[in-house]
Amino acid sequence: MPAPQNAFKAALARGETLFSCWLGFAHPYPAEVAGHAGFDWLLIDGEHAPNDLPSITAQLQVLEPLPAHPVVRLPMGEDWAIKQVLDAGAQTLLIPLVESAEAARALVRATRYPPEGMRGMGAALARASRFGAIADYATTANAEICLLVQVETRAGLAALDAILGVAGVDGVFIGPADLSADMGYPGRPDAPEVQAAIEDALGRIRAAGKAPGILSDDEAAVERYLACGAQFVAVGVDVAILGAALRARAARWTGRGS
Ligand SMILES: O=C(O)C(=O)C[C@H](O)[C@@H](O)CO
Repeated sequence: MPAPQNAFKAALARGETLFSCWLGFAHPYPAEVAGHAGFDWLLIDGEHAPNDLPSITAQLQVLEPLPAHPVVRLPMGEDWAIKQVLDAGAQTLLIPLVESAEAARALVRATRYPPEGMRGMGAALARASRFGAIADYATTANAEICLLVQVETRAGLAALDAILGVAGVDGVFIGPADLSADMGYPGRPDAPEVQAAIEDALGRIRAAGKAPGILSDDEAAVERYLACGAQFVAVGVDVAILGAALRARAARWTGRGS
């Protein structure tokens, strides 16, 4: 039996557009709620949410039977951390702060078993192989890995064409928050110079035959990004959605005095 088919990777390769919510609660219960909401994929954020390997694994477990494909974002592209989340069953990874083709190639190697890469052989005791029940896991896993890299600095944009030439990179996510900060506009991803850079990058990624990705809760911005070819598109962050809904409800009813 082969490794499970990565439907998210296949859909991106067919040119489909897939929508998502960012998961920042670091807990399986809200992940399960989001999993039933109708998104195509969900981002388990290990960079800015307080996740560790057990909490990421628990979220992968609750999302397993649901249609939303889990994408795990690690804090950095460390080989040992990549190995652990792949063994936990993640098949699609988003790795922050990639600024060169060399860094992208190292990530491809870290996500693949030899001879294509250098992922450690331990799947027999891992969830990824259903604890050994997927007999052909080691020989079929590489083909189902989806590697998404994050370009979010001026240095990353300068290296974008070289990064796009790296075989094994399936998509490039442009990080609007970090890119705007690096360009001198912290908290201003809407700055015209930043928007121009994002839209140019999305178009170049698509033209190179890779999947472009982005995150925005601004509907007009999302429409522009889609027009530039964005394919894996996060349209909200669960923590922000809950926070805004709670603040609105509190503002509606509190402060009446006693
Ligand atoms: O630079 C960005 O934008 C990102 O990397 C996404 C952020 O981490 C953040 O907006 C998620 O809340």
